Amino acid sequence: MPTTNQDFDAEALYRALLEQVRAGLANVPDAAIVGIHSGGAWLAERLAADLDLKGRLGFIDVSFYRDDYARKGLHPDVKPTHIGFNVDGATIVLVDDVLYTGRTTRAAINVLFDYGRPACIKLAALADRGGRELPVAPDFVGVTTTLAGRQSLSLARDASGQLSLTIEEDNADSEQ
Ligand SMILES: O=P(O)(O)OC[C@H]1O[C@H](OP(=O)(O)OP(=O)(O)O)[C@H](O)[C@@H]1O
Ligand SMILES: O=c1cc[nH]c(=O)[nH]1
Repeated sequence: MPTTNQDFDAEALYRALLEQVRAGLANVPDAAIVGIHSGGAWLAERLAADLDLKGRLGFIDVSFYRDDYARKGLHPDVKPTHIGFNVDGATIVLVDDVLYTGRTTRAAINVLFDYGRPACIKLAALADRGGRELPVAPDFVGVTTTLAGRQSLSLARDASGQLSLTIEEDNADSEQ
């Protein structure tokens, strides 16, 4: 799948996101970071390290909570959900790489409420590409952009932990 030359500087977006989250959590008691597998988990790991919240870090796989679960079945690569802190009363920054329809966010919030009653959930996304189908909005965002329906944003992480965010073109309809 080819990428365009309009790709983003994911490391710069991460730094912008980090400073927003840092400011948003200033003087907040019981703060915690939870990432949505896979890209959101990579970002959450880095945020927790940079914000000294490694003991308050969790991960969510939304596979069982997706609204298309019954139709599509289970993704073969289900990862563990792990929330090792007390969710009751916590201010949780929920982290995803790309925000699109908002359906993944909805599913992740459902997961969190299975673990307790947070004081507050805030949403952080590296990229918001618009196209919302649910009333969901980020509190912290690296970049807001508009993509065509045939395009998608893809976050990758190399062996050194370096992030890259690329625009991919779905050429399925033109390849005939
Ligand atoms: O707002 P939404 O429309 O729900 O889209 C956002 C989600 O889509 C991607 O995950 P995807 O389901 O493609 O799985 P992946 O993380 O394995 O790429 C992305 O990582 C977000 O979690
Ligand atoms: O472009 C998109 C849309 C949803 N999820 C992604 O990871 N990329």
